[in-house]
Amino acid sequence: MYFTMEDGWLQRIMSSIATISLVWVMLSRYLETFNLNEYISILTSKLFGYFYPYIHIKFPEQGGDKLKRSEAYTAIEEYLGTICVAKGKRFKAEIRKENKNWDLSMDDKEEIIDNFNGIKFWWVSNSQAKQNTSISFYPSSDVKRYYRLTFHRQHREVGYIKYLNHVIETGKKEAIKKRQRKLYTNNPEERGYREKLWIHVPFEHPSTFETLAMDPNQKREIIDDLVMFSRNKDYYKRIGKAWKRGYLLYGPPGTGKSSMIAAMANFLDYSIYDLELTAVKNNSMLRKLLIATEGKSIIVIEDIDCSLDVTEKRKKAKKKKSKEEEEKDEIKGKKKDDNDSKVTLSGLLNFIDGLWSACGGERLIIFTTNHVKKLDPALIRRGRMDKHIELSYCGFEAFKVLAYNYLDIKQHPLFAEVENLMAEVKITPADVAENLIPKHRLGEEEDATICLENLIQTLVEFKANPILEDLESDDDDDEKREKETIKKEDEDKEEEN
Ligand SMILES: Nc1ncnc2c1ncn2[C@@H]1O[C@H](COP(=O)(O)OP(=O)(O)OP(=O)(O)O)[C@@H](O)[C@H]1O
Repeated sequence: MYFTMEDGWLQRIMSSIATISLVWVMLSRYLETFNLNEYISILTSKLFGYFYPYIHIKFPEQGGDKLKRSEAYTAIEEYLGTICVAKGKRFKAEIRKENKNWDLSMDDKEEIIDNFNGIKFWWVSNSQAKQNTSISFYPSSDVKRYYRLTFHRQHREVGYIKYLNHVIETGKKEAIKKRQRKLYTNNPEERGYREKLWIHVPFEHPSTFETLAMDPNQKREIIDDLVMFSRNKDYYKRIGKAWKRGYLLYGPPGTGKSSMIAAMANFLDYSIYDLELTAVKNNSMLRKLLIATEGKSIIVIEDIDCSLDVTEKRKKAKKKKSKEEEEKDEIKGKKKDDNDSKVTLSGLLNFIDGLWSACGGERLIIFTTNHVKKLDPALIRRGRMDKHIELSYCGFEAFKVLAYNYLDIKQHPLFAEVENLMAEVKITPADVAENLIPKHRLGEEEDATICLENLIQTLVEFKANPILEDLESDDDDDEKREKETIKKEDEDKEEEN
């Protein structure tokens, strides 16, 4: 084997390229580690001054208010997602659960060139390590992501106005198209950024107004109310009211309060924020949680009477921890009231209709309770809870909806007997539904007959032995219990003295 002169040159060129690449890789790593890229870019642009012909715009992921992801960043992400398939080379891919489509977006450190009205726009997605000395469990909080847009300064006008508007509008439209509704709950860890204030799963509850068993007129009224709310953004603005509406759902357990919330979310295409109030440390955290919610959503506080000291009677006589309980806590090493939520009634009232409640817009706030009479009237007065909806025991009309849902029947010879019994017996839709689930697969007719016979038997039992207490007697029992507690506390105090 022998080398010609051309081979020698070729070898030298190849080895020079290899050396330059190696040095470049090492240098870029070094620059990245010490975050020198930024400084170099600033220096360069200063150095070139007037001669530098390009304009850069940076869009950080985290917005100025620190609690929300920047809307511009989200819209740009969506926009670039739409063009990256045609123009990019490296993507991030995720599968969307609801419609099982691939969701592609631009990978980190990728560059895309977009053409708009014959003008070139360069997009780069990048990230920068945060100078964070605290140890964080969440890796995402250590990285600040951003997009950088570059275009020639001769296209300043098109770039600033037309192109950016085009990007934001297209991105927002895309986001709405792809929007996957979520079921959020507040994160007990409660750290600083939105993703950590709320954790979520895809919202997939199947309840709809069609499957909801209740009086048809009441159902129609609720649907009309929701439609009025969702279509009347301008009206709310005109009358100077924040675009939100409060609903109080009350009734015995198993009458469909949670099912109703899911049906509302499905009807309006909203996400749900299920707020666990007992896990919220104080009013300020409650406000942060509110700010971090997005529009087109329902904020739910279930069993409001159990979540907070907002009942009228408990306000008058707040039950103190007994000595025994405090001693037990000390043995367990718990500080006094360590885990207690410090959210107050006034904090909650502010949450519903204070100044902060207006941010975001298009939101329903729903409270549910089994004991409406116990709630502080201030909490549920009209204007705060605009609509009070009672979900009650199952009537015959509601039963027909359940029979259709569960057994696929609209008529049956046993319906007459069910109707007569239902007029006399209090039974929840949950109890009716339980009887209507076929226990064996026999065939439609046999199933229906067996299920209806079971239901009739249950109704007869309920009639002979009504096990459901109504809400008033429930209230009375609670009142009695409360009086006894106060009396016992007084006696204890006297003894101590
Ligand atoms: N009105 C209803 N229409 C259809 N199904 C219902 C209805 N009420 C109850 N159910 C059935 O009973 C189950 C329990 O209902 P749900 O959880 O909605 O009641 P709830 O009033 O929220 O109860 P709780 O007060 O105990 O939270 C549901 O999964 C649903 O199958």
